[in-house]
Amino acid sequence: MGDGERFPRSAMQIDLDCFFVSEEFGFILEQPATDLPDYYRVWMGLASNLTPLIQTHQLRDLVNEMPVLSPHHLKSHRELRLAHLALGFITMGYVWQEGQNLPAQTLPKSLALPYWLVSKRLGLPPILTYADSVLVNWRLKDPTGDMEIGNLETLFSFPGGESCKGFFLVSLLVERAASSGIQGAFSVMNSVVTCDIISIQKGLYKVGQSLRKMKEIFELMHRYVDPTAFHGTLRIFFSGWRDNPMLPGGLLYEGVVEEPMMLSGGSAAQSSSIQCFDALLGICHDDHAASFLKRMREYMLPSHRQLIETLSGCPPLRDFILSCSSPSLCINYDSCVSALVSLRSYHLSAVTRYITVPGHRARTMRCPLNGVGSALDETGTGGSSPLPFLKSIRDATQRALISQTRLT
Ligand code: HEM
Repeated sequence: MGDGERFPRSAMQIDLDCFFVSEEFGFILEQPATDLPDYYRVWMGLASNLTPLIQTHQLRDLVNEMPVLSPHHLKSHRELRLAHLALGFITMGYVWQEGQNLPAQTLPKSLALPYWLVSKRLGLPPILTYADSVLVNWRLKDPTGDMEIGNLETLFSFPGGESCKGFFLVSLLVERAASSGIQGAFSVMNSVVTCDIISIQKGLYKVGQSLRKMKEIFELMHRYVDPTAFHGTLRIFFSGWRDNPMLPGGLLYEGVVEEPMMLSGGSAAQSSSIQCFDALLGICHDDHAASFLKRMREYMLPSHRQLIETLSGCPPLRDFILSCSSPSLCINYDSCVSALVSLRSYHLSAVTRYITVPGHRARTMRCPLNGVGSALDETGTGGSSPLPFLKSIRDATQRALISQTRLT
């Protein structure tokens, strides 16, 4: 049977625009809105002043006094995204204002109800996600200038000063570096359908280049984010209310549902980019990792989630390459897998630097007035030690290498 018969040409060609993914910006929202209609000035006022309001312990009182606003004046997708971002920041600040010992157990109706309604319109959960804090939380200082770190500003920020901004902005630039790889992934998948080997090679080259660029940009984290500020101050504000010993019973959204909700905190595990590359390359994770990563898709925009699912449903690239007996195609494929392994290995070193080492230091030098406390010392947003888990994900990536398969 020829390749053309095994991978039918009639399969649908994929178009990035259908998934609200831009060629230049990937999953990042281009030109995010920076302000909402005047009716919502109370939300924008709180979200823009979060750090002083948390530090002076005023945020909860102000939220409790807030009127219950209707989200009906939010018209465009950009306005909805900005509202979700602002309400997400206010929610995290509200819950964690007093640190780990006194998390809020209930979100008042003035915040919970509009947040729930905005979330439903977007298809996102009512908690701060990566799709908010990274993909929408930016503006150019000089709109005519380039998208580089010196010309970027976050819209909202948590305590943690420059390290907080650095964390969001470096993540944004890593995501930007993924955009050409996403284009490449789509061109590969479309070319598999037509068995166009040259275009597959070109697409894979783009994917590999993009993964290497992502790692290079990730290295900026060391320059812009201080591990002590990240671990001791910033991280608690990403914590969710699922599998979290600080909020074991979840969070009650007053005026929305009777039962508390269990939702995971924000994490780049919610980035659609890496999951697209996994889907393209046919990386097989173990059951635990696969179900975690699948669950993280619930924290992505529906169109982005659908894009990953579409890629996963395409004719398997790895099988196609194995069936082609083209050494250069195998090299192109392996080069992408190696770049993804290298990115994941680098990520592991970042987790050691930003979570494991400061967590260990905090445990040995425990000061009751310092930091967010023991519950977060060495855990990921899912509440367990992330290193063995992340290693298993990296090792599964490595096992996809065709050269390695042939040696074993
Ligand atoms: C200081 C920087 C970072 C730290 C401390 C960190 C920490 C973590 C932790 C603890 C997890 C485990 C899951 C969880 O707890 O939510 C995780 C997962 C993940 N992170 Fe990060 N992260 C950082 C930056 C990034 C960046 C910039 C990216 C973008 C490429 C990224 C991509 C991922 C992905 C894709 C996962 C899911 C596992 C995988 O697919 O490999 N992280 N991260």
